[in-house]
Formats: sequence, C-alpha cells, structure tokens
Amino acid sequence: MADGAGRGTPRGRELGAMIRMLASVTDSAEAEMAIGAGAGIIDLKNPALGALGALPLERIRDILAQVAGRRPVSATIGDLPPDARLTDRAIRATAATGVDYVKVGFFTDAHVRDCLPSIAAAASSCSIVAVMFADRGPDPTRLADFAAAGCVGIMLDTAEKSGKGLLHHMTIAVLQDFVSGARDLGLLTGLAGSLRLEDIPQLRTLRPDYLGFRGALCQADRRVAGLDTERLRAVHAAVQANEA
Ligand SMILES: O=C[C@H](O)COP(=O)(O)O
Repeated sequence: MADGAGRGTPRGRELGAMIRMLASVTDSAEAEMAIGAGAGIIDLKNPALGALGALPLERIRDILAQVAGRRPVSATIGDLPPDARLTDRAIRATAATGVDYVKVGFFTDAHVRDCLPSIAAAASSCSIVAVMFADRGPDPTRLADFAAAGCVGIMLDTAEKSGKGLLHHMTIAVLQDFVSGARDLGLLTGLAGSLRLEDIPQLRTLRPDYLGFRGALCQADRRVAGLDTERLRAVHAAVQANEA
C-alpha cells in the first residue's frame, strides 16, 4: 500500500517518523481532494454531528472504494454516550467496513472507566485510536490504560468546536509530555482540535505522528462547509515543512 500502513495490518507506530496531515472528509469527492493535496491519512467523519460525528457505514464503504488503498483510512464511531455495549457494537460495525483505524472518543474519565473493557475485547481484531479531549480535562495517566487495552494510537482533540483550539486548552509543555508519554508506550500520536495554519510550526516541534484538521481545511474555517483546495495545500505545506 502506498504511503502508510497496509490495509489490514496497521499497528501502532507503523506510520513512520514523518509528521502527516490527517484530513477529515465527508465523502469520496473530498477524499480525492485531500489525497490530491498530499494528506497522509484520510479520516471519515460527519462534522455536522459533533466532534467525532459518524458517517453512515455505506458512505464509509464508498469512500474506501474510492481511496482504494492509496492512503490509510480512519473512521469515527460518533459522539456516543459512555455505554460499553453501544461502543463495542459501533467499533465492530465500523471495523467491518475495512477501515485501517477506528477512532473512539472518551469524553470523560467515567467514559474511560465504563468503556475501556469493551475496547480491550474489540482491539484484538481491529486497530483502535482512542481520542481524549483537551477541553474535558483528560487524565494523562490514562495513556498506559489505553496501551494496555490494545489501542494502537491516542489522539487529543477538542469536544467543543466553537473556536477555542487545542493550544487554548493545553500548553506546549503539557502537549510535549503527552506526545512523549504516548510514544514511550508505543502508541501513534495525533494532535487536533480547531488547529489553525499558524499553530502548525509550534506543534511540529512536538513530533507527533500526525496533525489532524477539518475546520482549517474548509471555506471560512467552517468545519461543516466543504473542503477548500487552497487551504488543503497550505496546511499540507506547513505540516510537511522541512520534512525529509
Ligand atoms: O480529527 C480531526 C478533526 O476532524 C479536527 O477537526 P477540527 O479541525 O474542525 O477541530
């Protein structure tokens, strides 16, 4: 497979040392735009339904067919309540589409406590990236729990999309500890949360595996608007600056 983890075999830290742009897309046309602009990971999401709004499974299958193995593909399971059975069912249904990574949001610590056991069961058969939220007081000591449960990656995002991004909620020093701690555990690391073009140089110094975007790639920074080719290219250029 070109440019990343092979379908069916993605595990933690296989994406390599280069920082990649993760682009959240809603359909096949947007996936094509993101690939054309150099996105390293195609993330399937419905931003109109929340931070991790899910796309219908049929749409996920259509986009996978369009991407056709050219990039690793992740998909979210939705902003679900902390219900272990619901979470497990959503993970398995999403994984069955054939995506490389299933992104699962943990909005509170109680959410982690209640749903982590179901993650451990599902993680033996698919690659799960756990998502914690910078604006919901994520507990960094949970990183080891996610690794022990078999997650292949961990991502920080923001639950609220009203303008205050990741760097409003966390200092660079705290983010550095997060990235280093996750890397030491062998987890892929991703940073997102209303990131803007001007945030990228600072965040690149942390060397996460990927930086994730939706709003900054869209017309007028509106994450529910369509992707904009010029913005895609500008963000990709900034993420890839000085990369070998
Ligand atoms: O996974 C990354 C997210 O889609 C980022 O969305 P955002 O840039 O609108 O916060």
